[in-house]
Amino acid sequence: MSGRTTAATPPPGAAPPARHPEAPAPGEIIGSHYEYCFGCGGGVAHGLHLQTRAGEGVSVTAEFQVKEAHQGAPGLAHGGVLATALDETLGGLGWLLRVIAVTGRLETDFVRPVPVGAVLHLEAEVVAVAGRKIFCTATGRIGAPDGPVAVRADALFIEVKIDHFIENGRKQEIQAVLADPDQVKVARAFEVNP
Ligand SMILES: CCCCCCCC/C=C\CCCCCCCC(=O)SCCNC(=O)CCNC(=O)[C@H](O)C(C)(C)COP(=O)(O)OP(=O)(O)OC[C@H]1O[C@@H](n2cnc3c(N)ncnc32)[C@H](O)[C@@H]1OP(=O)(O)O
Repeated sequence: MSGRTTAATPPPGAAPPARHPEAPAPGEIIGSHYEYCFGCGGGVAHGLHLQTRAGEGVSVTAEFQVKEAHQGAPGLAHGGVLATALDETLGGLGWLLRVIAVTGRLETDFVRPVPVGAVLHLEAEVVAVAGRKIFCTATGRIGAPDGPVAVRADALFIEVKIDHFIENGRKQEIQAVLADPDQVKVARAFEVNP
């Protein structure tokens, strides 16, 4: 049972996604985009520490082990945390298109509860692109890449420029990021090679 809206469905005329020639090779790990990202950053003690890999076409895979800090009900992952895992995996797709994109809409189905200790195997792919709008989908399976589906999502990501972060982020973090040459390299890669 799924109560989808049409917002995450590609309109007629949307183009199939094109893998950027300089996209990371299939199997290559896509590094964290920000040390303090709750989804992928190494600097967040109770974060998800998701490590995303490039897949074939315009797709990625990732794994997330549910920890005690991620509970909602006793011994079960919180739904918002699972949505975060889907969101973060979907966010990795920008690296294959070589654009920076943020979540506009995330429609999530919670199909099965996910126990603490379980590894959620996530995969995401871009379905279509229309201007700045990137239509994509993600699935999380328990225990193995072909395990039972626990969560899935349809999403609409919107392409943005770096200014999106500079204009909206809190000053102290933005200044710290701009002072870090490695971080600036991550951000600028997209602009230098559009
Ligand atoms: C120096 C510092 C740099 C450091 C950076 C390091 C590198 C960073 C690299 C990579 C970061 C990736 C991070 C991934 C993390 C995981 C993903 C997340 O959790 S992201 C966070 C959650 N999301 C948001 O915070 C978005 C908040 N929303 C917004 O900011 C705006 O609403 C935004 C940008 C999404 C759109 O605003 P508009 O003014 O640019 O554009 P408009 O015209 O409103 O929308 C464009 C089109 O999209 C549709 N649209 C927008 N939102 C929609 C929605 N919710 N549902 C349906 N359609 C929507 C509109 O109807 C429009 O469509 P029509 O062109 O007219 O056909």
